[in-house]
Amino acid sequence: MARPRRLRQSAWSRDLVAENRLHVSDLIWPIFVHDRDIAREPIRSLQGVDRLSITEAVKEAKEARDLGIKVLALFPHLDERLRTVDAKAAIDPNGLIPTVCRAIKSEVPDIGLLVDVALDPYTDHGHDGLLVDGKIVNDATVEMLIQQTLVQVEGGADIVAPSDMMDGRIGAIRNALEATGHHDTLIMSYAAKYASAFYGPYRDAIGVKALKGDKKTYQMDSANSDEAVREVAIDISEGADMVMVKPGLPYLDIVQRVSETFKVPTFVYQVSGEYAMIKAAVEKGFMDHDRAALETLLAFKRAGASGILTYFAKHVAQLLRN
Ligand SMILES: NCC(=O)CCC(=O)O
Ligand SMILES: [Mg+2]
Repeated sequence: MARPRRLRQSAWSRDLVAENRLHVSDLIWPIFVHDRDIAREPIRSLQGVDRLSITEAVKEAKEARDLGIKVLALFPHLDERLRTVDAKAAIDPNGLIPTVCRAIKSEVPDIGLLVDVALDPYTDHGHDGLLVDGKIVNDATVEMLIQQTLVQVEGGADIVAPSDMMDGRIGAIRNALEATGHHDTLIMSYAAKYASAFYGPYRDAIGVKALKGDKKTYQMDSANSDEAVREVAIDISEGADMVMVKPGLPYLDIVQRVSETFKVPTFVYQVSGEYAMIKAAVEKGFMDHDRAALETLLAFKRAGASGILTYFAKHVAQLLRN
C-alpha cells in the first residue's frame, strides 16, 4: 500500500528526503543607513529593524560576514533638506551610499554590496523617477540612474540593482558600465516589480512622507503574469546578470514562472509589508516567529528562487547556525 506518511514519521527521514533547503548563502540582508549622528534609530513599522549610522553599518557588515551572509543591500534615509525635485543627492559622489560603500569595503572587503538604483529616497515627492508636469519621465530619469550607478560603483558597490522600473535602463546602465571600465559590475534587475500595497513600511524606513499619487504608471499591475515574462526577457537581453521578482509571497507564481522560463539566477524580495505582517501577528500571539519566517523563506526556494532579500536575514542566519 502506498503510505506517503512512512517518509514523514521521524525528523531524520523527513530531512533525508527534503527537496529544498534554506542555506545562509541564500540570504541578502537589506539595511537602512542614515546621515545622522545617532547610532541606531528604530523604524516604527519595521519591528527589529533600525536605521544605522555609518559606523554601526560597518559593525553590522562584520557580523553579517561572520554569520556567512554574502551580500548586504544598502538603502539610504536622507535628511529632509537633501530631498529635491531634481534628486541631485542621488548623483553626489560623496553622498550617503557611496560613503557607506567605502566605509564597509575598507573594513569588510569580503562581503558583497548591492545598491539600489532609483530616485525615491532622493526626491521630495517620493517617486522613483523625475516628475515633470505630473508625469514620471522615462528617458531623463534613465540619465540620472546612469549617474547614480556610477557614483555608487566608484564607491565600491559590487551589484547594482535598478528598482525604478523605467524602460531601457538596464541597457543604458550596462553600456555606461562598459564604457567606464566597470566590466565586472553585476546587475540585478528588479525586472518584475509590482505596484504593491506591501511597500508601506519601506517608505516609512526611507522617510517618504507623502507620496503624490501612486506608482502604477511604472510598476507592474498585479493582474499580470505574461507581462512579467516580457519584462524579464527585455532585461536579460539588455545585460542583466540576475533578475528579481518583488514582492515575494503574493507573487510566488511569478517567481516560479520566471525561474523555470529563463534559468537565470532569480531573486525574490520579501518586502517590508510581508515582514511587518508576520511581526504584527507574532506580537498578537497568533503565530510562532521563527517557524513563520523559515517557512516563508523555504517557500521562495521551493518556487525556484536562487536567493532572497529579507529583513529576517540576520536573525535567520543565526537560527541556521544553531
Ligand atoms: N527598492 C527597494 C524597495 O522598494 C523595498 C521595498 C520593501 O521592502 O517594501
Ligand atoms: Mg522593465
